[in-house]
Amino acid sequence: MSVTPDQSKKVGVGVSPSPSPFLTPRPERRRRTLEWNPNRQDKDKEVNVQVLLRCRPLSDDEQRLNVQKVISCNEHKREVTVLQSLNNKQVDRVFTFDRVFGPKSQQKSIYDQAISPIVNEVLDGFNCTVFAYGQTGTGKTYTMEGGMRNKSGNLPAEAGVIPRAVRHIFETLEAQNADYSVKVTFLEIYNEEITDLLAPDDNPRTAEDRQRKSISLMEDGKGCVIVRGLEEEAVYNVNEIYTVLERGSAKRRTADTLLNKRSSRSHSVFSITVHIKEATVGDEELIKCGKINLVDLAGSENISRSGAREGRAREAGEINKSLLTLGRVINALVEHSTHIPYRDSKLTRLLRDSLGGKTKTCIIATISPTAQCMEETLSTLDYACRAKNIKNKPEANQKMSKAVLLRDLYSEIERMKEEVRAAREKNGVYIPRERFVQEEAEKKARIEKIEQLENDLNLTEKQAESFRELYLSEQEQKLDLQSELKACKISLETSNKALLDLQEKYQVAITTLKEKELIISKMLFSENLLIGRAKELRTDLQNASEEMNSLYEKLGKAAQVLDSKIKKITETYSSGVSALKELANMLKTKASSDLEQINAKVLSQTVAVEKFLVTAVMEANEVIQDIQYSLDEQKQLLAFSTRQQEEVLQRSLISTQVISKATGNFFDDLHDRACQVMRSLEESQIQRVHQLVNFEKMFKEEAAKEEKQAMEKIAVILATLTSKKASIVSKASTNIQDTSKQDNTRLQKEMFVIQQVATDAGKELSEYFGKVESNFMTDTFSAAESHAIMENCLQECSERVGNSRKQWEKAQLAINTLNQNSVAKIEATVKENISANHSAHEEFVSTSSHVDADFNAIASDTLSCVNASLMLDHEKTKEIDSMATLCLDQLKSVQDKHGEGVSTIRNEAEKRLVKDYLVDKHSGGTKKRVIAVPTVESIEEMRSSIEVTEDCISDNKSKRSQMESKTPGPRTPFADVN
Ligand SMILES: Nc1ncnc2c1ncn2[C@@H]1O[C@H](COP(=O)(O)OP(=O)(O)OP(=O)(O)O)[C@@H](O)[C@H]1O
Repeated sequence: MSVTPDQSKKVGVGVSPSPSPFLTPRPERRRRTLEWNPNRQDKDKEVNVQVLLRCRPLSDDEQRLNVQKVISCNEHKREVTVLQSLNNKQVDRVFTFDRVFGPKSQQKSIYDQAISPIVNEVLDGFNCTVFAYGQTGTGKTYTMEGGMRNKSGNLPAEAGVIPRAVRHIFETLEAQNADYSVKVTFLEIYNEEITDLLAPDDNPRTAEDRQRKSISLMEDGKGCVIVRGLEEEAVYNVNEIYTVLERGSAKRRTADTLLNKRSSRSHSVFSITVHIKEATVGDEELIKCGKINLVDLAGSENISRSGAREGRAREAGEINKSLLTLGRVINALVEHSTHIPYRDSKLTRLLRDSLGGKTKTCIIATISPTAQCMEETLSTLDYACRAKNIKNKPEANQKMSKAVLLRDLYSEIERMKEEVRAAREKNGVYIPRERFVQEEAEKKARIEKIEQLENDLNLTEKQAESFRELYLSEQEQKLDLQSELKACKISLETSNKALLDLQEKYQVAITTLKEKELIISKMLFSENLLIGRAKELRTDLQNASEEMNSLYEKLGKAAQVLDSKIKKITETYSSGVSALKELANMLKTKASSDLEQINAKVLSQTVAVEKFLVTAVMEANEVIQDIQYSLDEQKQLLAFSTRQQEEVLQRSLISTQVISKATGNFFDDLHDRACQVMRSLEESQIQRVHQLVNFEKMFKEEAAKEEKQAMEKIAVILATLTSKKASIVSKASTNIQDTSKQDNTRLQKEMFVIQQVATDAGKELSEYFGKVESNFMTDTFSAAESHAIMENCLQECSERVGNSRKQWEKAQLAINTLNQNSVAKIEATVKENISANHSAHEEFVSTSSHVDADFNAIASDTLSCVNASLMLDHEKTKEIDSMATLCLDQLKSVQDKHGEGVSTIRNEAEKRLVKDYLVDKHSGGTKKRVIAVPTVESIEEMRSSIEVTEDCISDNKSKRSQMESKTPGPRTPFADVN
């Protein structure tokens, strides 16, 4: 601290005083005495401000009230613990300091441990400062002053830092037997006014007088602060200092508050300056100078808690303000700020050199142990902790040569002598005219300057106020704009997200659409292929069907022909049989006498019939085999058709599988493309984020720039800028919103259309697949069903053919048995009738002429009938042959054989009939004509077997027509598409 008294004041001298010893030396002055400076190596050494912590004991009242203690001091560990509980949880806070003194610590131990070394530094030529800081009522004054002296003149136990330091200094100097001088100053800062507590007290009673006597701080232009008009008192022993101290302390403003009955309402600074003559170097005598400032700060206080009222409230406000400035200075020093706000209060201006300067500094932080003061205690502890980080560069004051000191002192004496002389001559205060004029001019100029400065100050204050208001409103606007910007950003982000989502969906939909189009085109292509294939198959099927139809037609015709042929045969048979019957009847009636011949003829005829039947059965078997062969062929044809259909269906299945595979590939592609789209969207998102960051940065820079301009151009430009900014932001926001809305609407429409298209396509596709599947299933099922029906039909046909064969065989047996029985009966009858014939022979001969005529007539009739019948048969055979040529080869051969068989029978019968007729004629009617004809019963049996065969054939026909109707037409799974 460079608290330097005004040099115009008179001071007592131990060693002759001069202005120089009281000024902090400047670098240029140091250069002159550099070679004498023993502390050169210490110059650049940084030393932290030393911070001690003292916790006072509980007062009597507090003990009586049993107040809770929340502070625990560990002097050994140098730690202070604040015991805190939060939500029933112990959350203690621990602070560490250079030294910690608990409630039981004594004044002496504090001094000996912490302050004594500092005083020694002072005696070594350093400037040092000790100041007490803490909440009101925590023992700052007690620590700094304590009890001064007792009646015996000794130091009492409660003596504080100041009396002990004073005693220490004198004792040390006396012990060294040194030439020295000790000067003290004592000032207080009350409501930002400095008062000299040692100034002669003309009228000390009123505050106004004291106000009048307030002294000001000035800078000497070299970085030192001068307290103009501060009384510097020389003291020669401890008691004098005590007297001075007591006098000054008595003047300090105190008040009764809730927390302290004698609360100091001002900051006090007690300074001791020591000049010591040192050992000589050659002829030169050196003087070293050290100074200690002992500062008792007013207590920081919570106004409501300390009970400060009315005038006291302003007092407390001022105290807190200067302490706040002290805190800001400490913070700025700790944070190495470029600007340290020393000038913001008188306290910090005075302590400038002690905080971050060349002075060694010690802070004693005082706290109360009670729970009710915990808030302030924590604040003090934080404050003190921060102060630990302040770094000073202590420098010993340079020693001065005695000659220089004397020269300065002599010139000062001369000046003072002149003043004394002038005063004597004028019987008043005299100063030389030149100096008076000069001082008056200076005074006038100073007053004018002060007025101007005051005006400037007022103006500046007003401006500052308006700027402050402007700044505040600007800040508010800025906050509003920031919040708007934030909201805008959020909405922009939301819109961007929505937009991105829509874009993503849009892209996905477009890709899906494209892929679907691709699938559809592929499907159309494959469908066309299938349709082509189906057409081919249809043509094949149609051909097959036509072939089958023609086959069926041929078979039908053949069957019809066979049918008609059989009918004709039957008719022929029946007509032949009836003719034969008539003939037999005629022969029976007309040739009863020729029974033996008839019997023989019957036997031979029976054999012939047997032969005929065997032949007929064989022929029937052959016909049946041919039918079986035809059926087998149909079976094969059907199996082939079924296989073809199965192959078609198989190919359809493979095509569907190919389509399914293509669809799978499409979905894979879709996935890949979606990934690509996602990546590109992420990139675009990053770009947007970058753009937003750049926009934000630009906006901030622009805002800062505009803010600066607004500060310079005051409200108008600011208003314009604000409106401009607002309009820009609102415009940008509106534009973004409009664009976003338009995009949203457009995208929503497109999305709707795409969704519809996608849904329709999906539906069509699924329907299409459903149809294909159902067609496939139906076709497969109906093909299998048809196959089964065909097989059943064919099986039934085979069975019926087998039955027919058995019936034919049965018929043959029956005819044989019948023939044998008939032959036996005829033989018996013939034997019986032989005798009767013999007796009737005579009668027969007589009537033979008549009978012969009748016989001839009948025979000719019969012959003509037979001829006609033969002719008919021949025609029919021809007809059958011509029709048989139209039928399949197997039927033709059957017909041929059948025709041949029939004609053979007819020829045989005709030949025999003619032969018998001729024999009979040549024998003169003696030989009886015997015509072997089948019996009525055997013919009926044959007819019935033929009917069974006919039934079987017609049944086969109906089955075939059923099969035709059930056989699936030439269809394709894509018939619907056609
Ligand atoms: N360590 C201590 N031992 C005994 N008493 C103490 C101690 N510290 C303070 N006291 C007593 O507490 C009271 C208040 O102390 P003091 O006036 O020194 O506080 P202060 O911090 O200077 O308060 P203010 O800031 O209001 O001036 C005094 O009565 C003082 O004697």
